[in-house]
Amino acid sequence: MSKTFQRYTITAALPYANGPVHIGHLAGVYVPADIYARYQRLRGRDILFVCGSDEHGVPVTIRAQKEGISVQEVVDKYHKLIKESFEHFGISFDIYSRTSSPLHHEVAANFFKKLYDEGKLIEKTSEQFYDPEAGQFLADRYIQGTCPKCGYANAYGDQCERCGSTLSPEELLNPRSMLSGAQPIKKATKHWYLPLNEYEDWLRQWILEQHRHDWKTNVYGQCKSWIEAGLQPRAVTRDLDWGVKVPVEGAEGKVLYVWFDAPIGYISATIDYFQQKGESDKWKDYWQKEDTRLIHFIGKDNIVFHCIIFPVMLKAHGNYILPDNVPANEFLNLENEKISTSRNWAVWLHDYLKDFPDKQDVLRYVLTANAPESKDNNFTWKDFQEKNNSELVGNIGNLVNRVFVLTQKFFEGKLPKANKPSDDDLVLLEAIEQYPEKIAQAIEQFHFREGLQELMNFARIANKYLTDQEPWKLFKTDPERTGTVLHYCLQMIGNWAVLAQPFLPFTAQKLLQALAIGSPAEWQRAGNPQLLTEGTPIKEIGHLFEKIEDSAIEKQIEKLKKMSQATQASQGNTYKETIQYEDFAKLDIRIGTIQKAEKLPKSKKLLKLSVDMGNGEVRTILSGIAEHFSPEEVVGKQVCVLVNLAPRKMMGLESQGMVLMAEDQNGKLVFVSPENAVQAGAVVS
Ligand SMILES: Nc1ncnc2c1ncn2[C@@H]1O[C@H](COP(=O)(O)OP(=O)(O)OP(=O)(O)O)[C@@H](O)[C@H]1O
Ligand SMILES: [Zn+2]
Repeated sequence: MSKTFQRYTITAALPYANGPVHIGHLAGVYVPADIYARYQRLRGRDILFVCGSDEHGVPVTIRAQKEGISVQEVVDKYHKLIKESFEHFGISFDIYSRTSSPLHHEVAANFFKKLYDEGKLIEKTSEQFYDPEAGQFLADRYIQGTCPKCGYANAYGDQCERCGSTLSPEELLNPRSMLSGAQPIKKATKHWYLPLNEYEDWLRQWILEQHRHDWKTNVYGQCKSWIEAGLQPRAVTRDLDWGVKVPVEGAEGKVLYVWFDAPIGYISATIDYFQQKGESDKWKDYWQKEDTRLIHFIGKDNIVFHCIIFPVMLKAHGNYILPDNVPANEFLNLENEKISTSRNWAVWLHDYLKDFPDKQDVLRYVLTANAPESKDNNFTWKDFQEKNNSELVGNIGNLVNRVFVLTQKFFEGKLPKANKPSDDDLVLLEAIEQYPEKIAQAIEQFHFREGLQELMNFARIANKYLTDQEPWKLFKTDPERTGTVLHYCLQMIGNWAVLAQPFLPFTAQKLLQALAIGSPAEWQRAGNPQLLTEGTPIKEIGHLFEKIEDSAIEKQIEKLKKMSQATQASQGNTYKETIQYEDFAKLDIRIGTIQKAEKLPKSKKLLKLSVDMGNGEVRTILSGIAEHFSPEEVVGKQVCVLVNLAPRKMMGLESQGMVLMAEDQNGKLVFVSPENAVQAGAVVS
């Protein structure tokens, strides 16, 4: 089913204004959305790229309580921080609006009012948790208690942050209100519900049949399981004092559920944009005309809201178009752990921009190369360094540097003349002609990783060509041929820069300016081996990318650990999941005496220990303590050894067990030793 569209409305999930933006948000939503929007703009298509801060909901009110400031102050602070860091990072929104604005309140309230007036909502009274001391109903997040699964004392009414279980407030043991500490009681309250069940047949037809082949399988699969499990009416109002007031008599103290008002934020952002331009009615083209293609960029936890709930709202309202595609991504992890705002396990965008000035494209590159397009993916600082050093510096950076330097050296910095292409040259010229379509296809299908991969393959072909032709040697014997080689390389770099614009906008702009192509350059200009004219002066630009040293990476890893430790310390103890005695009994821990210790020549961290385990047995154990102890210091010590840990090879030696250590408040390791001397081999239980 292909349709011709006249314009595009591209939305990116509204970030919650309860904290700054992190790399997970970027990889999942904002970088892919930006690549797509930039690409469509370069094709000359009529697009509007909208976003804004989601300033309602319980996470912002909880943040205010934590930081001891008003909710308005919280959203003002994070809205500003998020907006500025997006700008600085080159996310090219046409507008970045906010949902606390009077305009949004009006648009969202009117939306609700229309559904209400037309009888599209159900009114229902139910029993909900209430804090009798504070005189307020409590959102699940505002109820704390003991987790029934792991015994953690500070689990929330919706989730236990220690064991990760999803909970409901009824399940908590000893529930208490976070507002007053009082025990919550149940109290009747009236709310309005969107009867999703009435739209089930329509959703089946619209998603399961119509979008069977053009939606991503992860998105389609989630929708299918939601629909097949059977949909229930969903409350769209809440008892809270922060949010869009429910515009109905008798609804005092109630606001729209944040997930009802947030997607309407895309519409109000569009209205905001056109009002600022003095074209008040034009927003309708982007939301109401059938020939507009609406696309939502989101992460996987937002699929149900964008594929089921919001479309049902739009359908019920009746005046709006529906999303044509929702290319949701899976999640990005950080150093193999789930990114978490509350645990402060994240790389924050504003920190990155400070720590790595002018390196926006490096992060854009790494996040796109590792985008969690079909499954969860991982970001590590080591990989970030590796991709920068070997791919950006080593591939495209190296190519540009060699070509620009040689052009300065041999041709006074002007684009030399080319002779008729040889067979070798034809390989490069064909690549110039083929890559625009390859990359365009990938982007159109939301395969941004593949698009970027192709962009780098294009550079690889040119690098190989340059290395084979050896213009640095050739010049002595054949200056004319050298000119031809550099000519084609520069044409290739110009073409590459046009294609790089959606992915690496800062780098592309630098190159386009240096080559006097002008920026932005329409996509259609690529694919042209005569993009540059002979004699064009080529500006010197120095190195496109710089190597990132180990020290910079170590600093980041260190910072990450410190931040999350500080946060954990401030949040009280958190423990691993509860285990049974049988689990513990599997560990065989004994006392051993260190007989000998030596440094390993190739390792900063490891000491090789010979540990007497009694009965004449001496084990070799490699222990990561070399930065904390000299070999002399440890000889003679009695230590706890986990003896039944599977042996492990490190630095060519087998380590036969593990010495138990604790870390003091300064990060120094100390041994866990028996209080009095015992015989080697004594069992610890
Ligand atoms: N680690 C991640 N990987 C990919 N996408 C993510 C990740 N974390 C959040 N997102 C997506 O980013 C968008 C904005 O996130 P939002 O502001 O709602 O924060 P969130 O999901 O509560 O994240 P966090 O709990 O880390 O603050 C959403 O579409 C969400 O799906
Ligand atoms: Zn738990």
